[in-house]
Amino acid sequence: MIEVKNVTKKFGKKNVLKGVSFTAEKGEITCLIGINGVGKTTIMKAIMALTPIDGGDILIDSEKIRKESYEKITFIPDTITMPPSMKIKDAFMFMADFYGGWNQLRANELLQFFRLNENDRISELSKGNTAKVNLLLGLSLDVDYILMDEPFSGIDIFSREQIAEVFTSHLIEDRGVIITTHEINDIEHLIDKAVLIDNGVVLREFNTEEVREQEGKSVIDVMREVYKG
Ligand SMILES: Nc1ncnc2c1ncn2[C@@H]1O[C@H](COP(=O)(O)OP(=O)(O)OP(=O)(O)O)[C@@H](O)[C@H]1O
Repeated sequence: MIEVKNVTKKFGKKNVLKGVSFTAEKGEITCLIGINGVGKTTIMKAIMALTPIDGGDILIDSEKIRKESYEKITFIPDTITMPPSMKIKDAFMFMADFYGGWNQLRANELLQFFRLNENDRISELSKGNTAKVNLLLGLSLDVDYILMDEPFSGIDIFSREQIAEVFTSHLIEDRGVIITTHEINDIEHLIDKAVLIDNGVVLREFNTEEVREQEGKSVIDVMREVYKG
């Protein structure tokens, strides 16, 4: 489990995180929801210790993040980090060299799933296919937790559907996934837990199935209540 406890973060004078707390379980998809600029990426980077926090604690399987933790958690940013001149297959070699947990079998399976060609050059891919390669590179690491920043942002409906399909497939296995989004619409059915964020705090954290069963409400219904009062 990932535990984010009362985390605070300032950039200059701006309080970006004002005591954020939530948990994300293994085997579940947790979605951080909030409009642009509320601090979703900052939370992801704080979990990865890519940005220092001012207060609070972040635990991964009950431990503070340390060097060894990077073998069990990975962060997929919203833009691809591979050099654009690389072909997809070069990116695979790069990942295999760099990460002990690289799983080439899963990479091949994802390549087929997304109907991508390993000889294609990253700079020549469409936006949707670039997003798929980015996701593929992260999902092909044998880690317990995967953090993904806006995996559905700015891509066409068919690519979004295909990416959504991966989330419900065996390729995710029993890993814990945290994704961020500012548009919940077509991913609502995928997520197990929603964490609604605004103005540096968590307004509500809930299990989507429970709320559906017990209150008959969708994530969007709850968002309307919480954000519009
Ligand atoms: N390195 C930085 N230096 C200064 N301010 C920053 C830095 N990183 C983020 N911020 C500010 O912190 C706030 C939260 O940014 P963050 O990227 O976490 O939001 P977000 O919810 O992920 O937004 P988006 O959906 O646009 O990605 C913004 O006001 C942003 O300008």
